[in-house]
Amino acid sequence: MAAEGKRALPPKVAAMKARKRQKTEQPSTAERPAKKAKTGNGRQPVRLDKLPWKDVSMPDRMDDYEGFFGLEEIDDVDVLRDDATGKVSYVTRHEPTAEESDEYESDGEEFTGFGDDEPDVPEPAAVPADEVEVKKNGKEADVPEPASVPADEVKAKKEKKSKAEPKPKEDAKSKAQKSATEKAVAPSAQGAFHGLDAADDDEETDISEWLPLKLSPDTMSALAKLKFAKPSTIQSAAIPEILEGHDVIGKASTGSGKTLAFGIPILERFLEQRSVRQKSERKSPLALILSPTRELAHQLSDHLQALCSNNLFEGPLIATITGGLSVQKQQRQLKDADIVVGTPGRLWEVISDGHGFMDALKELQFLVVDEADRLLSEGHFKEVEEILNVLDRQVTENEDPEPTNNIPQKKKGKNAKDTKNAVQGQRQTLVFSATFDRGLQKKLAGKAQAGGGDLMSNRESMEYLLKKLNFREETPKFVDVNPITQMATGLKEGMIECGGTEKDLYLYTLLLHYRNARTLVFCNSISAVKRITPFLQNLELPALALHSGMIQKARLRSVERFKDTKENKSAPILVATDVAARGLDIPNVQLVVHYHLPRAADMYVHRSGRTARAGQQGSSILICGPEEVNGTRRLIAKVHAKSALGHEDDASVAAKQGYYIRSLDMDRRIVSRLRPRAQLAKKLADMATAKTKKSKEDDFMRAAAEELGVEYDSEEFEKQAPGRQGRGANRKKKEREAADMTKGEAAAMRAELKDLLKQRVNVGVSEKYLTSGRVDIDELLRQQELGQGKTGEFLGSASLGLEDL
Ligand SMILES: Nc1ncnc2c1ncn2[C@@H]1O[C@H](COP(=O)(O)OP(=O)(O)OP(=O)(O)O)[C@@H](O)[C@H]1O
Repeated sequence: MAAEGKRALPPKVAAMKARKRQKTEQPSTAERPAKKAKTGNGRQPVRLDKLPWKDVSMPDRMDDYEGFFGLEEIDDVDVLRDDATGKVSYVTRHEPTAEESDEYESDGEEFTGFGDDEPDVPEPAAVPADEVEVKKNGKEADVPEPASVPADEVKAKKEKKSKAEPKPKEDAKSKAQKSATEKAVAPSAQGAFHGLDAADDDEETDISEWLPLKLSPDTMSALAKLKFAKPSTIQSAAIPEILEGHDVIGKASTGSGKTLAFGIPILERFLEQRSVRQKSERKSPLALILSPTRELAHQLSDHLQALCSNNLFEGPLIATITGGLSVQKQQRQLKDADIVVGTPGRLWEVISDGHGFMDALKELQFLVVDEADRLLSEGHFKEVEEILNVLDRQVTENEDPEPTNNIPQKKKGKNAKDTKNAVQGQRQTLVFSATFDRGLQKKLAGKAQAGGGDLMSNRESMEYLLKKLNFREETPKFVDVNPITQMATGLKEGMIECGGTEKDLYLYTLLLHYRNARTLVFCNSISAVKRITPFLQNLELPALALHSGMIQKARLRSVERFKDTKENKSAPILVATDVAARGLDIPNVQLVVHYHLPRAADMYVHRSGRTARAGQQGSSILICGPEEVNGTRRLIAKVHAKSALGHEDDASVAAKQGYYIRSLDMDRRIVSRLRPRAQLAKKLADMATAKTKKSKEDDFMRAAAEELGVEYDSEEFEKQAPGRQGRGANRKKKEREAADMTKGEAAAMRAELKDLLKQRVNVGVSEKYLTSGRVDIDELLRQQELGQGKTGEFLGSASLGLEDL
């Protein structure tokens, strides 16, 4: 049966295919909105914001041009002006698509829902359970059951028909079996639909280890498609609690899969309620996910989209609401969204701007606070608090909503606070992070003792969160799956000591040793990112910048380029501020470099957590000036001690408390031979920065002079300007010299640098070789074949003392 089934096209997929064909051949009036009246020449008006605008590629230099949002172009559109009214309209030279026409509600650009938007298709006939096959270690296994629904929950749902899908348990089960059947035969069906590769892929993934979580067949198919064979520890622990309706505080090390720990239960709820939601005239979001940074918000959306985009079911519409993108567009998206992911600032701006969004949030079923310790910390909390107040305030204007399950609620009363609590009756609060430790967020004062008095235990963390958030349960479930360490298990840590003014040189040397590693370099300021990126680029290293001063499109572009894994491309280097420290999930980052010491211990955890993710290996290396060494040691010891102190009975506690990060030796002969090129690269980078700065200052002064009606002469001004002897005068002088460098001088420097980069760095008598870009292994092998350099040893991690990293 299984073999036959694999060749046959399951009815659901066949129906989807037929619908797709029907849609492309001749859309029915039911599927498409009525068209607008045509213009006199037979063409139809379109909305400009609905057209498929194409990005015009811009030189990289424009990335940092503040206020410049890039260019977009469109073909085949004419602008018509009505002479009588003066009104302007736009017409395409082609038949407008549904998206382009005025009535189509969603422009789909940031929405990440998928599937066809057609009405229900008849369900295929149920196939007996004994014909269903789910792989389990190569043997047949049970049919996956849907998440069990308690009887009284079913009753509550029945009574509350308008809110939840009226689906008795038996129905859900038989439907699950039907879908499981589809899933079992789906691989080849998908193959027929999407190409054979997908079919093979799905067949190969044994997802039986997910069975204990009792997820719906649709979700199981989605996981198979992602090739996620088994749940991570936090997923195994948190998903059942969330499915049971509990509030959950989830703590697990970086890169351990926390996103899907809350994403899967949200998808399950969506699937359970989708038909009701589809029929409902007015949509309200099912889940709101708060993220501290824009990049993380987009990534969360991408992860959820990836989970849902398997083309076997219609997934939720996901709206990503972050700064840097059009508010109007985001407001439109919010109207139809099932899941809203956003940064608090922009979210607050969008929802507080009227349009009934506050009202729509009253039916929210999940509130997720990702990277919670940061979002709820001082300085970040204000906008989160505003949003939470709005969510809680809704209920004071509405009757008590019915709880969606039988979870014991906080007691209700008549005062405002108790009325607030009514909303938690239907909203689950899910809070996740790798660090919940307030102590770790304290600035490194230089006096903190390892394992000092600011440790926050799980109990204290809970008290802290209970104060900040209105959970619906008296005691949310605290799921801590990595009580021993917050650091990923595959992470190696080390420190490089260097002179205070030599950090650039040591960074360059380190990056040459890790030439083929995708690397993230963290700095504490935007200006440092702006300086180091061109410095590395001058040295022919593929460096990209990421900081919050960049326009949003440029930020996303940097992350995309950094992720790009095309073969034959050098592994990129992302130079970033802490905007990239939390949550960013970029596969195969092998090295994290802390060019500047992280300001607080939690940042060390999160920065380092960009590598060694999902069970992989990675290294985290701090570059320290002499005065930073002791503080750094204390910081790292503090991170490790805190991890251990919560568990005094653990054997590793003693070792962890005395954690002493190792110093890595760099071969100083190599460093000194790289110095001339690093100095030239730095001078050229400083020149470019100084010239840009000077030109901005000149523009400003010229505008001011124009307003005053006087002439502006920058040299004259420099001579006359008083007070140039004080603090920073030396830096200013250097900046002026750099800015005044002539084109000829710069060209000569560039030529000299180019020559240096071509030369191999030869340490000792043919002992070690280093070319401009990388260890020249080919050349080394060639020489060895020729009998030269037999005793030679090419520069590798061993010479750095990095052999264990
Ligand atoms: N069950 C799974 N099997 C395999 N890979 C998984 C699984 N769950 C998640 N992943 C992958 O693991 C990576 C890390 O997941 P995620 O970004 O959710 O980590 P995180 O715990 O939120 O990390 P951070 O604390 O840094 O935010 C992602 O690439 C994700 O796709």
